[in-house]
Amino acid sequence: MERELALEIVRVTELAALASAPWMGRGDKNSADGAATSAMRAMFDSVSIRGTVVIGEGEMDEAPMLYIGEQVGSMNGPEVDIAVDPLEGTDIVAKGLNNALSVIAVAGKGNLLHAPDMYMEKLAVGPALVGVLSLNDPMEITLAKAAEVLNKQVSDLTVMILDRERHESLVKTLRKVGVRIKFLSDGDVAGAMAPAFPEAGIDLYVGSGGAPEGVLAAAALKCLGGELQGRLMPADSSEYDRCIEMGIKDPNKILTMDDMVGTEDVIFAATGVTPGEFLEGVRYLPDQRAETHSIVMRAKTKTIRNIRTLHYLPNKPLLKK
Ligand SMILES: O=P(O)(O)OC[C@H]1O[C@](O)(COP(=O)(O)O)[C@@H](O)[C@@H]1O
Repeated sequence: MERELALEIVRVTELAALASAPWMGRGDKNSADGAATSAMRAMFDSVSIRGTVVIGEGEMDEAPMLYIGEQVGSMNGPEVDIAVDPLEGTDIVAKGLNNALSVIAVAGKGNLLHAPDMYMEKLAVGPALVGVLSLNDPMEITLAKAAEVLNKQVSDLTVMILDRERHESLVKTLRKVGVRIKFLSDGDVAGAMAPAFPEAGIDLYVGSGGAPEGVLAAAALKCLGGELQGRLMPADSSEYDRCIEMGIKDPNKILTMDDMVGTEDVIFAATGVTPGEFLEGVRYLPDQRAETHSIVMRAKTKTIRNIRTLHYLPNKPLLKK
């Protein structure tokens, strides 16, 4: 993929973020998601790719646009797989909380795992802990290994996790060993990326969240030099069969970075909708301007671009649709 594509992709996440931001704090997550999805879909038409959505808003019969299998792009560029979450953290925006993003990953065709819509157990780390930990280890061992490599006391580690009842026993263990816990209300793409940003102050991301979000985070961590290990959590035999149908031969195995993103030729872009650990949210300014903060990266070069853009809203015809 040409490197210029990175800048085309970030224009798409910017527009989706601008479209959903007006819904911040209005208690209406569906409208926030719908606005982001329509804007993202419209903007894709100008991107020079022949893209197939492999992670999207749902199956063809569930989602009007950006459904799995939908072709996007201007159809005159490279053939690519696309993973999107036009609004990652729909409830976050509805409630005016932190860490909502608009996200896209693009990789050469056939290189992104077609993750079924179910939970995935996750363990994500930044560059210093790559190759050190295993999702198979008990949490106490994981934390002891992490502390040793980071040259910290276990009690000085900070672990991020979604605030969910299903994490009760994991949280008990974390409390017992005495780490600091930072709970997320939602938004585990941002959560899993956080350990790769020193300024976020997060050493590990643990717990379960959406499997599609796991693949998006793995694409980001490939660019950031971090690591995510995942394990699908089929809740019943039909979810198990769904994994097999989607080409995952052993649904119980640990999914490595290469299982989820099988290439270095991957681009990841995210724009903040509400403020978070490493991105600012959309800010409205005088004179009909709004500022977005995005990150766009390529795994091949590991360049990380932070892009702050001042938009003039009357000149955004796609936002008015
Ligand atoms: O809320 P659950 O069922 O624990 O699911 C966790 C998933 O939901 C999210 O928090 C938010 O997802 P949505 O944006 O689709 O609402 C994801 O980041 C996470 O992977």
